[in-house]
Amino acid sequence: MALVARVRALLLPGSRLRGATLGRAANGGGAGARRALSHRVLVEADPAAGVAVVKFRNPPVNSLSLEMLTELGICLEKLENDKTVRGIVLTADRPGIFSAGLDLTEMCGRNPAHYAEFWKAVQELWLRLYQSNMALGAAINGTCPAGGCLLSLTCDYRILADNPKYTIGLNETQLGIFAPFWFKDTMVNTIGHRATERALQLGLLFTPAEALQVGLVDQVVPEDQVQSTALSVMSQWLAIPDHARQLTKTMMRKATVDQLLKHREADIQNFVSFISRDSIQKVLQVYLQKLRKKNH
Ligand SMILES: CCCCCCCCCCCCC/C=C/C(=O)SCCNC(=O)CCNC(=O)[C@H](O)C(C)(C)COP(=O)(O)OP(=O)(O)OC[C@H]1O[C@@H](n2cnc3c(N)ncnc32)[C@H](O)[C@@H]1OP(=O)(O)O
Repeated sequence: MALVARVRALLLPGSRLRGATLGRAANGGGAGARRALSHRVLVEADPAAGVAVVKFRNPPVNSLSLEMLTELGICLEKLENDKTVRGIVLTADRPGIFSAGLDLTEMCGRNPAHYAEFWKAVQELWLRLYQSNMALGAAINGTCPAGGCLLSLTCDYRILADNPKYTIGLNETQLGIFAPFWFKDTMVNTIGHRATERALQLGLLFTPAEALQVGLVDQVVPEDQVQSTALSVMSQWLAIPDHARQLTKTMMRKATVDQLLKHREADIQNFVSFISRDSIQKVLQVYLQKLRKKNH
């Protein structure tokens, strides 16, 4: 059975995320707040506010493995079908690392079928987030490179913790790979063409002050206020009638989404042939070894 189907089977039948009913929160949250978790994602929903906070908990670095992409996608699908939820805030369960981006071990030493399955899952999560009818906010409480940055860029707004260690950006070129066109388009839609060209060619990771200046994030706040600020900004987005906000969002994002929908299969094939090259496998392995060496 393909991994997506396996995780689905695991999560759906007896899952605590089943249906629209999430468990009542043991603590925290407003009256009636509900809490549910899958292995790698914790959901805290506050039906009174119409908001769910989705927390990544995929240690050690919240990397976007195939399992993580799949579980996150299923959680989002459930929340989208829950009529009490109108907005979602994405954040890390533990501060320090929002997400280390795509899981490099999924792109190293595997076979073409695996690369294709993985890339399809990356596309699917992006499509789900970028086209979401929900208002989406990112409470970025940790470092946020590459795929982590992409996740936050799919949101309607971004709040970043004021910690110089928490850098954010699409740093792919520093690894010897590059951001595909729809990563690039997502960034262009946020900070414009010239700033994106510079950021992507140099693989820039911006400090909070730089990210604010270039418009990559909307607000930089003290670390302990990231989630509360994201929730308070969410109430502004939810003050707008849903249909008007959603139609506007669709209008703004449709051309970008259509580009990927139109070239989806070719994009998978391009990824597989690029990532399978010996030279690319070598640079990824060297990068991973460098990361691992730090700890051994
Ligand atoms: C003509 C051709 C057309 C082709 C068209 C298509 C082209 C497509 C090209 C390919 C596109 C790919 C897009 C890629 C997107 C990505 O997201 S790549 C990932 C980028 N991420 C990073 O660069 C971050 C790497 N990690 C770090 O910098 C640090 O780990 C950290 C996040 C700053 C945290 O630091 P620290 O707390 O010190 O933890 P570490 O000790 O470094 O890490 C702990 C363990 O976790 C492992 N790890 C870290 N990051 C990853 C990761 N992304 N994936 C997998 N594993 C990771 C790390 O190795 C440590 O492991 P152990 O030592 O074994 O514990």
